[in-house]
Amino acid sequence: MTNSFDTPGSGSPSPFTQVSTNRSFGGHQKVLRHESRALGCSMNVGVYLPPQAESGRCPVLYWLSGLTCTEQNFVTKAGVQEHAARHGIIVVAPDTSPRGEGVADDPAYDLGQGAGFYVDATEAPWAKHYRMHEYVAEELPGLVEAHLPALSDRRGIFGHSMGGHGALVLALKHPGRYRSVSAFSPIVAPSRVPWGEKALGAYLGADREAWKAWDATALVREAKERLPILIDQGDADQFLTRELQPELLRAACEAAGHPLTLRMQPGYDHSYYFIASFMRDHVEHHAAALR
Ligand SMILES: N[C@@H](CCC(=O)N[C@@H](CS)C(=O)NCC(=O)O)C(=O)O
Repeated sequence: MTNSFDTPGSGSPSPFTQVSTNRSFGGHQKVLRHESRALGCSMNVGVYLPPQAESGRCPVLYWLSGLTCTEQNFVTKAGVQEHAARHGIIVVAPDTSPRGEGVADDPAYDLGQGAGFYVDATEAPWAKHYRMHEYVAEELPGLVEAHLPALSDRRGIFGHSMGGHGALVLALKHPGRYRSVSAFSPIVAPSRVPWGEKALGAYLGADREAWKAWDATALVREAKERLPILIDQGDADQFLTRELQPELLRAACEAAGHPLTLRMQPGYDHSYYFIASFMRDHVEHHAAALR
């Protein structure tokens, strides 16, 4: 059973219905659902409202998850709520792709539903629904800022793996839109690793030139804004050498003079156990820029 969800005082009818709400660290962890114009389907979004949101508007930190995830992985396993409550930050964590019976899919875990890669697809059959870049960069913030107790000039973005790629690319593509960016085990060079070559080839077509607009190691070269990047990467991550290769971003940032803090964390793997272990540091990194 769902109920409509809105902040009192917002002008137009709420697009959100409430799927669930749980009290957490003095605030509320919610899952909201809405019809997305960009994606042409219903979307679930995890929204943590800190206690401070009951009496005023708060900054918003967007989280982008990795392959196979829904909004649930982050909401239930990352441990963000305690830190977001301490700093008075709203955390918005959407599902990772369009979903539904009418939405193109692929049997593999790394393409189609659960693997939107935060791009705007140009190729059939994907182009109809796979517009996760437009959704995360434009539509979702518009709805959040109109209908939740959110400040409209204080956004941060972070994510994991495919979502770490998404966070880096969105921050680099949209100077001025985010005040802070960070990532856990990001795919830093999707145009040069198997996960990315497969997804970008499907969603954008065979022309590798077009892929560069979605590759952090290419975008950082001509970035208009030098927003400092924080990255944590486990050195026991099973995807490190094949898919992630953070040294490619280190080299690109050094060449461009872009500020990067890349922390290799000994013994940590690719999982949410790793993410939860360093969540405090990432929220503090964002809070310092968002307050
Ligand atoms: N082959 C793996 C790859 C998927 C994977 O490791 N996904 C990461 C992001 S790239 C994840 O967050 N999985 C969900 C979780 O750990 O809760 C699988 O199918 O589980």
